[in-house]
Amino acid sequence: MLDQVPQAPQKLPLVGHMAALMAGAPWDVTERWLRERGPTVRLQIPGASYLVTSDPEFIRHVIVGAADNYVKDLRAMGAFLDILGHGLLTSDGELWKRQRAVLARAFRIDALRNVAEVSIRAVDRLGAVLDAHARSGRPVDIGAQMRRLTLQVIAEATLQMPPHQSDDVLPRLYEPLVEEANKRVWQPYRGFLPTPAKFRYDRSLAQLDAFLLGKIRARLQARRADPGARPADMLDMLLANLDDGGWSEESERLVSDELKTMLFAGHDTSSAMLTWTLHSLTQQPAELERLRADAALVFTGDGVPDYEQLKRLDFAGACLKEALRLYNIVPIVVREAAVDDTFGALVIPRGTKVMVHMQALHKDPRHWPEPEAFRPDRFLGDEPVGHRWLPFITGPRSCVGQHFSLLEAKIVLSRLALRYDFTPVPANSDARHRYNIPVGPRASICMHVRPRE
Ligand code: HEM
Repeated sequence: MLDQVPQAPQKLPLVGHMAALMAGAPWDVTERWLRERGPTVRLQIPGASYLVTSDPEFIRHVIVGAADNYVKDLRAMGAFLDILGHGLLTSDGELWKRQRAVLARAFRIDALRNVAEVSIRAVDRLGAVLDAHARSGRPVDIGAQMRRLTLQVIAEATLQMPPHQSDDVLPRLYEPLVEEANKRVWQPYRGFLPTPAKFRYDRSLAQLDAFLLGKIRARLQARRADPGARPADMLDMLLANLDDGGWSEESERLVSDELKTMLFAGHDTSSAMLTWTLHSLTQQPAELERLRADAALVFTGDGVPDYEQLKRLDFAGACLKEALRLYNIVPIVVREAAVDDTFGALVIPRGTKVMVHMQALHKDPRHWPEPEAFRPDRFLGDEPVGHRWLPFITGPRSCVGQHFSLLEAKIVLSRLALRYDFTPVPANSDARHRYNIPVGPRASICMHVRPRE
């Protein structure tokens, strides 16, 4: 049935395409196959058949038009299920639908006003760290600082967690969990072998769960004591949904899963986007100057610009969008046909996995001339980019945090550009991480910083 689709090269007996896929970053290997063989190819690995596609029409079919015929491939996220449980990213069906409605409300524009203030405070705190580096002459590890900042922002926006607590608790308990889960994606046996790494992982997860449960219960009590209080963060919004009697141990666990999902989905993604954007801008001083000029019109004094003013940070937005196109922080998403489906003459049997290849779409010269060049102007014209630019995908399972993320990053980038000059160290490189999604730099991106006059 899938025979009409060209087969990817390098297939071997027994293991199919597995060995070839493991020889490099799987999203780079498959991008090459798509370039060689056409917009859709098929491949096999033991136990699964995949269609891999960068065809905008087919992509729309899978994630928008016929989205009901597809489910997420949760096996691909298996290593993260322990941490994220039934959170939005890793659930399906009715539960996902209910939770999506609650969280979509939490990410509406009015909630984002709070994100702007939280982001401004966070970038100003980062200023103290950068000033110290400027005084000592030591270069700054931009990726590490962006991770810390975006963790502070998401922790404050979801949980009103003060920055010192976010700096202390989350890198200690949360980041090692994500690091181990990333390893388990490729070495699933790590989850079963009784090694020190497994014990450390189990202990950190139990401590993080206990910490979050403490936060949830304390907030629940506060809400009961003052039932009329306005929701202050996402935790309040999740709890408000349960105020009319829906409370149980299961709902408590679900709230905790959602908080962990927000922390997971909401910080390494944004920090990788910020790191790649700053990396690109330091190589294109003229574009950095344009960004400064735009930012200076919005950040005119010490006050916090209102949401309408912040929306005018168009050039910063274009730089971030171009970095998302060029560096593909989330290069692919995978869906599985839940029923037999058809797309034109193509019959897609139930169980077929479809790898939606945003990276190949973003690097296709037919859609993006000179795709390797960093050109923010691509996002400033009148021509809509919707069908060829999908870093947050689109459709019912699109990224719920996309506006949050772009708003936060526009503020951070603009304020940093206004306050500092950046000189990249010669060792910085475009090399991307080979196995982890979100895809950040393979080695640290470091820069010397100097306060501007
Ligand atoms: C540069 C930043 C980001 C990028 C590129 C990005 C990309 C994506 C993509 C591609 C998906 C779809 C995943 C799939 O279906 O397999 C997704 C889903 C999601 N993202 Fe983001 N994301 C970013 C930032 C954020 C932030 C800041 C948050 C939270 C504050 C967030 C929360 C989520 C959640 C909860 C989902 C699951 C939505 C659902 O399935 O209904 N993301 N994101």
